[in-house]
Amino acid sequence: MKIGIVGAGFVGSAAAYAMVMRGVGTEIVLVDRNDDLAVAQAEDIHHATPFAYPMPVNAGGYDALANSGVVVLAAGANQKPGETRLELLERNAAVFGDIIPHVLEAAPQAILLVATNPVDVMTQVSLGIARRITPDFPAGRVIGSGTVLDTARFRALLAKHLGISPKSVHAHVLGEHGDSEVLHWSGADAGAMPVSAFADEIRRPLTEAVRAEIDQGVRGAAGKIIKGKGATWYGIGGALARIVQAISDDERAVMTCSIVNPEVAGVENIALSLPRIVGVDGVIGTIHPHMDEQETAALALSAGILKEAVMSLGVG
Ligand SMILES: NC(=O)C1=CN([C@@H]2O[C@H](COP(=O)(O)OP(=O)(O)OC[C@H]3O[C@@H](n4cnc5c(N)ncnc54)[C@H](O)[C@@H]3O)[C@@H](O)[C@H]2O)C=CC1
Ligand SMILES: CC(=O)C(=O)O
Repeated sequence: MKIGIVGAGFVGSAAAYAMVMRGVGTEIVLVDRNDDLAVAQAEDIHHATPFAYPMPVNAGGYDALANSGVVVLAAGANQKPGETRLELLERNAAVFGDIIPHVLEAAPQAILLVATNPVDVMTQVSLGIARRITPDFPAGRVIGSGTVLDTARFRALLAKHLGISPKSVHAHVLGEHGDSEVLHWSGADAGAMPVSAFADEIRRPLTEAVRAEIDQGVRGAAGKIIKGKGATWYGIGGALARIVQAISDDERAVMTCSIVNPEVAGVENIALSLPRIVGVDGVIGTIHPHMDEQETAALALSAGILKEAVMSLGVG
């Protein structure tokens, strides 16, 4: 599958690099309003292909996206230290108003995979723009990376505490990719056991203090990394490559992507993350996991915060 990436900055280039390293897709095209940057990134990443998976990696204009199966949208402003994701909304909505018509003109059949923040609202903005062009554009073909990255952070920190592989931990972060996200502790498991029972069994209990530290480690990750190095890119690069792999291989993998939901936690028409089944047609199913009372309330709060952001922009 040919993969297009619009936005060849930290996130777009890290995604392309991760795809080359994992052998995801058969060809990558980078597009950026800064042509020189796109050309330089494509050339640099192409030079890594002999060490990984040989595939063409090129830069081009929007017409070079023709026949892409997925187009990753990673263009726009990123957060400065201390800034929230939601503060980027107006600037990045304007950027997408410019980009998406060009993308869909070149690649009308492509699945749009949104990374730009605030990713949930940008997913909703993207679907709105796509539907102005094609009124029945399916919601499941405009996918936000959502909390796939936060879920990875949650698993990595739980695994570190437990001293096991993160691949043996199943745990999800739901809701907003942002400050109101919900760590779904009650549904987390390790080695086919509830994670707290597993932790007790190996004598590494998940005390209140440990849980609070992991919560802060997940929720505060972006702020901490941005303070240290100005932006985040490896985690999201890996997440985007993994989502594209699930699409191109029609895996039907369960991932916490964001799409516009008709209704979540009493809030109508809102994009946020729930566990989704992801395959070649995009998101083909949504799971509504059992949550405890506190998690249920937190998800409703998260949906309400996102609804407010969407209404402020006049797209909801
Ligand atoms: N969803 C997630 O989990 C994550 C999302 N992000 C978000 O990804 C986005 C990109 O971040 P970075 O790569 O760090 O920023 P960056 O500044 O390194 O790259 C953005 C690129 O977009 C390009 N661009 C801007 N306007 C454009 C337009 N109209 N047409 C074509 N290209 C345009 C710029 O030239 C630049 O190269 C930000 O919104 C950031 O917050 C970052 C990390 C994680
Ligand atoms: C920047 C961002 O959204 C993240 O690293 O989670």
